[in-house]
Amino acid sequence: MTSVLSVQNVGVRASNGSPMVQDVSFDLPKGATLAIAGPNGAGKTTLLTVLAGLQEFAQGDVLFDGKSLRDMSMQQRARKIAVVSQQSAPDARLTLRDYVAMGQMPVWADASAKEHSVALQSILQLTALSELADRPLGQLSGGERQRAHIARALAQKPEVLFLDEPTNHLDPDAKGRMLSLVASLGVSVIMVVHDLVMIPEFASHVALMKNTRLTGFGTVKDVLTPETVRTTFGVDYLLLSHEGREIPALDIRKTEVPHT
Ligand SMILES: Nc1ncnc2c1ncn2[C@@H]1O[C@H](COP(=O)(O)OP(=O)(O)OP(=O)(O)O)[C@@H](O)[C@H]1O
Repeated sequence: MTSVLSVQNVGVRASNGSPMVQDVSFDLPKGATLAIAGPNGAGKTTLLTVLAGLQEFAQGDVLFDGKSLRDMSMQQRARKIAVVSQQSAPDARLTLRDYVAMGQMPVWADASAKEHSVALQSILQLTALSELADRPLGQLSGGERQRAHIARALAQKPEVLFLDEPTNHLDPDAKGRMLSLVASLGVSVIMVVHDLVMIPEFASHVALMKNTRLTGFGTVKDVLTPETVRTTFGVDYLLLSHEGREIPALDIRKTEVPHT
């Protein structure tokens, strides 16, 4: 099995010394779609940010195709890694086409203007944005803007695409379409996912986190079970039979209501 990413004993502490992520290790196979899941404060975003090279880490190492993130220049990182974060807030006056084309800058020298233009068209098509290409970003809906961020990241031709909650603020139908798009991209994907029931349909692998530590890593089938969901999240995870398929559901009722 070839791994695209090897995470070795990664640990991060806040400036006050408190742990944000502790002793995380796993190998991610090439082409996998990894969902990082866990309760609030588990360390998901910190781990994603560290793996994407956006946050320093004191302990351990992160290797892309055997090369340490610490030894990679910004240019080398940009050729391997693309990130779509909650903080992406580009100039609202940019047209969608220009915004997506900016993603091509790290690979600009690799191809002719014609090749870039063809690649741009195909990315806009894949993300169902061709018809909106001339609109300023400020005139797009939240879901369309989310797709624009992904299109821009794809224009970078990354080997690994990092997404922080790609379905945040999307309605159920748009969520399903966004995750189908992500699963069909043909690159390795690492994403933070809050909505557990989305994971079996759209991810191949899952990393479960709790209290800043990794509590499970592997294929979704092996790791996301009623037992691990109960231990990690304290809710019941059900697999309901519907028209020959298993549909995941969560029973989130609480017998005790916390006092306000
Ligand atoms: N700047 C900071 N200083 C100190 N501790 C921090 C800081 N940022 C985050 N933490 C702590 O680090 C831990 C991991 O936080 P992180 O944001 O990665 O969790 P998360 O799983 O992404 O949470 P959520 O689901 O709520 O977004 C938490 O305990 C959090 O309180």
